[in-house]
Amino acid sequence: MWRLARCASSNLSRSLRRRCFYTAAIPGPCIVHKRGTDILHDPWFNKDTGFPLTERDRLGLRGLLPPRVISFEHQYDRFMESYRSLEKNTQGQPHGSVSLAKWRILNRLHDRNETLYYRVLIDNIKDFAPIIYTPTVGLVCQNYSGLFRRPRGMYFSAKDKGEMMSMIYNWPAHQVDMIVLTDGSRILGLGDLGVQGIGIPIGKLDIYVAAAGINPQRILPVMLDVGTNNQKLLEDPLYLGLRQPRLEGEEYLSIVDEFMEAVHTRWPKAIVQFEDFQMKWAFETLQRYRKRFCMFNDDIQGTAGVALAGLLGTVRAQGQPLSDFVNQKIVVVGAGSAGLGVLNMAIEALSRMSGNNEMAVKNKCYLLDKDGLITKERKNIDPAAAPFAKDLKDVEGLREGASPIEVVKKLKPHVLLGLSGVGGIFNEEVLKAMRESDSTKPAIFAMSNPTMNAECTAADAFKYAGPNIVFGSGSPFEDVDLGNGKVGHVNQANNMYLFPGIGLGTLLSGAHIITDGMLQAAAECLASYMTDEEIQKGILYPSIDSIRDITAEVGAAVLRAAVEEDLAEGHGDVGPRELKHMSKPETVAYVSRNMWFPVYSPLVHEK
Ligand SMILES: NC(=O)C1=CN([C@@H]2O[C@H](COP(=O)(O)OP(=O)(O)OC[C@H]3O[C@@H](n4cnc5c(N)ncnc54)[C@H](O)[C@@H]3O)[C@@H](O)[C@H]2O)C=CC1
Ligand SMILES: CC(=O)C(=O)O
Ligand SMILES: [Mg+2]
Repeated sequence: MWRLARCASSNLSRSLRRRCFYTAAIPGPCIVHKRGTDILHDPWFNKDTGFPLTERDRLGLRGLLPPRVISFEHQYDRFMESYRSLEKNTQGQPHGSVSLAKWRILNRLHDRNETLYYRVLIDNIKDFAPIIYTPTVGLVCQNYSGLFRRPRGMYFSAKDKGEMMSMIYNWPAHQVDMIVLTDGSRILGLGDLGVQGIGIPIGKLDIYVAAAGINPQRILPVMLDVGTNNQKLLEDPLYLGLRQPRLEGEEYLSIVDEFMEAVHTRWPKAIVQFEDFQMKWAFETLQRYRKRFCMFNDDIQGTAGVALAGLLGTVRAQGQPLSDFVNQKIVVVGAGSAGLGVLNMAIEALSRMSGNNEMAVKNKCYLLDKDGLITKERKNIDPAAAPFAKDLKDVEGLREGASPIEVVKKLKPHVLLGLSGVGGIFNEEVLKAMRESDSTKPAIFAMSNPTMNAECTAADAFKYAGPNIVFGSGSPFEDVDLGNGKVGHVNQANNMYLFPGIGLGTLLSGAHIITDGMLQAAAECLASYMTDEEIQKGILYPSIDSIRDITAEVGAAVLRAAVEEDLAEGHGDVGPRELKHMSKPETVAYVSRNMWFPVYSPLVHEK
């Protein structure tokens, strides 16, 4: 049975805990094996003008910096001032070029001084997430070859076959905890961007640092460049990746195999998040590695948990008991890795609630892809979508391949959820048809990214489907003014609410695999996080501002699930027995305590 107990700590303590994150203890010293300009050029250690005079002496920096020492707070203010003046000076300019200018100024800081970068990112996550993550990261990937100045992360290409085991030792960090890996084959809703997709692992790992406090010295963004089928890129003289069609079949898998072996030989406990792989490889690699390595697929598994939390929140917003979830008619548009991941998890939850009658609950879920409603009449049906194909006799009045408008008009669904990557597919007609939904508070989730690929905008959803809807989108939109002092709340239904906690909880548990139970615990935690009062207002997820709070809760839930499944081997000095004896609140506190927070540590030189 689905549990919806409140998370270990109540809302009351949220602000209290937030304060704890920001009053980090005095940092211990940090050993550095460099001196002089080498330190100034290393963003992990660089403090710019912030090096105290004694440290300048110790590290051979005297004379290499202007004499005045500027405090961290002052440096922070100076950066924020320059960011705000950029905002002011670019007012009225095209949105894309302003976003890229903002990304550039943040990226320059990232390349120069990581401590300051992550501090401004954490403190201003709501403003900066749309720049370093969706939607701007999409634009960055599209323009990556032209924007490229310095490499970040590692690049393994098809030309490196046989070399990866030694290449992995080129990475300068002794320990890596979290890897985000892509092959660039389905970047957001933008398709195959080849090597340019590296922007996604970089953005996701920035969210890991900001939301989960993973130490940035222990993260590794990785691009597996196996070619691209994007003709425009292949013909682009600036393109930085392999100029060859994508490897397929065994050739492709042998590259991924070699990479996974190399990573786990050097860092056996590193967690690998697979991100933005085209569907066939997303499912295949998940099945291939999930029992052998500590890995998960964010698009399939992270997205599913966030969507499920949103679906359960919708039931609560309707004033119904959770058991009413089994009565919801759910239409999912998009039968790819994300859409299928969502349906699989939703059906699992539904069948648990209704006593395992999987067939009955499946009957209430409808799936559409680019060819419309998927039915048993479909020729060459994708095996992953086949279990959701409808018998035509069960969808009277509908045909194989029925369009979204036909389906919505006929079924009057409670939930319309888009993971198609097709911008505007929930058009005026479809949204107006949702007014006839069997629910008084229907839900519309336009989850595709980036913004231009969203199935509809928030404004259109409230305008055409009416003010009573619950709305979620993958990329952020402003809340909608509904007049008379009413606000249409926009939820960012994005896997960023879960993947940081899945990674951190798994890391601290020391589990060597990530199970369905751990993922389910993450989803349950998110689903139970909001109060009834918030849910009544249509607020399904916490504000991005408090992303560290929700990540601590999700991380703790994942860790406890690992303990319950006897998978927790411990992390650092904390062994499995200690983890087992932690209460729920103690686990949350333990997870919070283990979040890295950016402050300048005294640097000590060692040869
Ligand atoms: N909000 C979030 O947290 C997440 C959002 N996404 C977004 O979901 C989208 C899809 O991702 P994946 O499932 O991995 O991609 P995918 O390429 O595996 O699947 C796309 C699916 O959409 C279908 N489709 C294409 N055109 C369509 C049309 N005109 N009508 C109906 N269906 C159509 C395709 O047939 C396919 O089934 C992307 O835009 C991605 O950014 C993905 C993961 C997480
Ligand atoms: C959010 C995400 O993972 C995606 O759009 O692919
Ligand atoms: Mg993704």
